[in-house]
Amino acid sequence: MSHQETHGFQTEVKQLLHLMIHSLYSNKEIFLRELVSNAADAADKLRYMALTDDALYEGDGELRVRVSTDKEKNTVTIEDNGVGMTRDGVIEHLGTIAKSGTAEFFKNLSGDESKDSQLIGQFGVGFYSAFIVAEKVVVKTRAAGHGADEGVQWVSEGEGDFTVDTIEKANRGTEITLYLREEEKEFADDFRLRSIITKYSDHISVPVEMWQEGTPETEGPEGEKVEAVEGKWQVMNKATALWTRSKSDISDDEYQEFYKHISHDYSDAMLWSHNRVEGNQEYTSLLYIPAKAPWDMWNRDKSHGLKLFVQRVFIMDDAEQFMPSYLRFVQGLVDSNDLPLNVSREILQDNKVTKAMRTGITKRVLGMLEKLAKNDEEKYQQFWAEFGQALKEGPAEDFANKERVAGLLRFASTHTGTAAPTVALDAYIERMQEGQDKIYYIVADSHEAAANSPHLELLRKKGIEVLLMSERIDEWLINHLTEYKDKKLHSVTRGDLELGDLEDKEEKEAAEKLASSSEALVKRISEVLSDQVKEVKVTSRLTDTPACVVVADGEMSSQMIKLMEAAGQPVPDVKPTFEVNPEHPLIAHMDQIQDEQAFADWSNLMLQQAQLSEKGSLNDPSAFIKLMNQMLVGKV
Ligand SMILES: Nc1ncnc2c1ncn2[C@@H]1O[C@H](COP(=O)(O)OP(=O)(O)OP(=O)(O)O)[C@@H](O)[C@H]1O
Repeated sequence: MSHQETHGFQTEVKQLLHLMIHSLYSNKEIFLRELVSNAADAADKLRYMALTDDALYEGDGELRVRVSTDKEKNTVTIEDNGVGMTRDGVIEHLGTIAKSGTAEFFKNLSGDESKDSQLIGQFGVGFYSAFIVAEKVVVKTRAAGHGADEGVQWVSEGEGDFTVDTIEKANRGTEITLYLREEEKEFADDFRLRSIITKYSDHISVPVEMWQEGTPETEGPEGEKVEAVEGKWQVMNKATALWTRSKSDISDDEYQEFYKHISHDYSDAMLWSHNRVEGNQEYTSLLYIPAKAPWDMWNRDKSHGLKLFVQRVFIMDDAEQFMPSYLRFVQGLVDSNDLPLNVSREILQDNKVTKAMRTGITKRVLGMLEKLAKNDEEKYQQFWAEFGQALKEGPAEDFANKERVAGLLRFASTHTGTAAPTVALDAYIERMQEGQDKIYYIVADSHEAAANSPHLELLRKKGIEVLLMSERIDEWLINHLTEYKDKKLHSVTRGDLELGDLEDKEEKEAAEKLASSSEALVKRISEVLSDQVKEVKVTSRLTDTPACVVVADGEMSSQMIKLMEAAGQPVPDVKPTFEVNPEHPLIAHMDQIQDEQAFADWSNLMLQQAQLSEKGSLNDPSAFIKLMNQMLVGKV
């Protein structure tokens, strides 16, 4: 019984269709990759479901994808005998975009077609790419396990809406017919189509077939009879799972094509690693590092993970158990010989085999990155720009590999004089001065605030390198990375600088002398500021600035407090240690002031200045300005 309905596309689908047609014109043929990929996925899904219900094959277990053209009608058809779709499935999958964060993604598009086409490429256009070349698309499908009278026909001209209808469909699976636009006729050309299909389907593990026209019986040159050849479906691809082939037989192009097939990325991968593990564990992994971060990498709800196969049978997408979250940008697959075919996400959760594979795969990825960092610094910088932030979650998440992950981190530093994060901890250690046993760093709100912080003055003067950190995640990272290769990481805004052997005897003596000659001054300031500061001290780190604030060891840093405040969490009331530089003219001037009120004003001014430069803000900025103005007026 026919039952036709018209549905409107979800707003985002309309936007996607519009953008695609206007921005993907230089890369039209990708629609074939998308549709053949979907058809192959449908075959994989059916094979998986049939593991527990053989009847789903309906006597036809030879899964394949068929591509054909009709030059007269100007059509291309992609047909599979995979899992198919129900009516509800059709409305959902071919009328909406299910990815979370889609609406935000569309909001961020700029309207500049060349830029947006890049983004749209990363987003993945999937089925809708059919409309790059087609003015009308007809989908006929029937889900495995449903009757022939439960077929569904979907028709759309790619504008605002589509129709769905119930039809008779004898064969299970999906048939997609593209009515090509006049100017896209080339895709109905058999020869052209064959060359594209060869390119896009070689790595696909189900056979992709094209119709080979037969020839009628003819007469040869000598008048002999040449037998008629019947038309037949001809397999266009190797149709073996790419990862089961030997590495030496697989070209870079094939690896790249396979990457696009599994990741739905439009650009080439940056690098990959293909390995077979034998022994206690038996599995093959094929892991790719993309060249660009996916648009939704920071979306917490996004599913990520590897494709899981068991003995070459596709089991599931996004098996996140094989990869720690800080490596979530890795794409690829694992094919295990040890897991059972009926493995579920729950079984994977707490499974010895999974854990061992995860350990192996994590090491493999770290190894890949170490090799890249060593052999191709420029490429590693590109990697770092895309995925460095994710890697910074590593030391907190992966205790066992903390040191290896730390070795892969890159920071800006006073050594390079630029904001570019190019300095590795190993490079820092190599440059450490004689007698230096700590890695010094500062975390601030911006690179400029870090680079210009007064806390660096003495270290700069002594030529001691300081790592400059200013990303949101840095404070969190540094909380978990307190040591690297037996060297402590030491904040220049915390406690003492602990210069150790970096300070010579004369310097120490001079510092002690200054501290004792300033005792009275320190005591006076302490009395005035006792409510606001934990302690007042003579500084060891300033040369050109009158004063600064530091946090005591074991106290929460101001960066951490800011992070917690931003997350709406309660924060402790931490009083800073106030360090003064008696050699600075302003502090020397203060020492001469007899009037107690004037002295208190000066002390407050110095403290608030120091807090402003440390935190970038003050609890009561107008009080600070008022105080400063009063003092300026007093001076005139
Ligand atoms: N040939 C097909 N057989 C069965 N289902 C299909 C077929 N083609 C598409 N689908 C269904 O439609 C959904 C949407 O397909 P589409 O290509 O738009 O996105 P996707 O493949 O899920 O995502 P992406 O391509 O971005 O990874 C698929 O997930 C699948 O459920």
